[in-house]
Amino acid sequence: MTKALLGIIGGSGVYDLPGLSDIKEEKVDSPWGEPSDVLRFGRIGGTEAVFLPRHGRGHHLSPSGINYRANIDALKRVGVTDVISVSACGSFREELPPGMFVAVDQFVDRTFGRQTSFFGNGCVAHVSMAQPVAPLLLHRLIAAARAEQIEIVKGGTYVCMEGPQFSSKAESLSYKAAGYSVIGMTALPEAKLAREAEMSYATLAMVTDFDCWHDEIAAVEVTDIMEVVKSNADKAARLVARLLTDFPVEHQPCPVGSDRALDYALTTARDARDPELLNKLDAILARVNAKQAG
Ligand SMILES: CSC[C@H]1O[C@H](OP(=O)(O)O)[C@H](O)[C@@H]1O
Ligand SMILES: Nc1ncnc2[nH]cnc12
Repeated sequence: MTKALLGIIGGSGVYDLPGLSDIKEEKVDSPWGEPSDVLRFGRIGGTEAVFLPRHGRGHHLSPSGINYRANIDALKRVGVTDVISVSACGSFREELPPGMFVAVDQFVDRTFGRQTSFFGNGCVAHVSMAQPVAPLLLHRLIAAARAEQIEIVKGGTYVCMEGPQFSSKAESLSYKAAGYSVIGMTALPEAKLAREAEMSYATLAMVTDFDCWHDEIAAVEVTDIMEVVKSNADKAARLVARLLTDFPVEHQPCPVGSDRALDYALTTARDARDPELLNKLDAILARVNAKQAG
């Protein structure tokens, strides 16, 4: 049996996990550089979890400056099987007002300055991102929200922009016209890297604003976002606590293969692989290496 372990990545305004007890902090070294912070281990409702604030405590890391590879690699190294991130988002829909939660199921990448793969020259891999969100995790998010009587919308598309500036009105209107649901600056690199690391990933998107497309509502300012996150922090904490309390002890196989994404992805011939890169990939390739050895 593979033990399930949930990793929670906190976003803007979410720098700890209320209710976490028996806390132990650990600085995890990664060959990919410095994770955003120490990993905080603890328990909620008897379930063990690991927490990492993606901007670091004190919010000193910008969306483009976060070392997403080090964060995901560090979570992988300590045995995380499933990752939930909490992400503040702008909304493109009247029916998704500030304070609403969305369990997004699709992503669009508009970033241009991020390291979004562990692979490259010397070890090429192409994983599927057709279904970037793990359905079991999505289902658990919805179930946890319902159990806590918290309104949540199932499904939606998160467009990830580079930032740190917010969108222009023309950009905002074009995303709205494209049918996207929400916008943020962080979740997509995590989704791609989690898939390469064979971990299930889902985002709890917390709507904080209407970006800048709305004719009757002023364009978003960061102070609006932080205020909405603060006033919804309790709801987010309850939802995550419920998710953890109800989380299974044993890892359940992912219906879209998040947990075996590398089975058919590795493209470089064994004798053409770069030993230095393979060393850095020790945690990411641990399962496939063990499978091939056994
Ligand atoms: C603080 S305003 C912009 C900031 O908010 C979102 O953060 P996160 O996704 O970490 O919750 C957005 O992505 C930007 O990083
Ligand atoms: N409107 C917005 N654009 C990008 N990231 C955001 N995070 C929260 N609101 C946002």
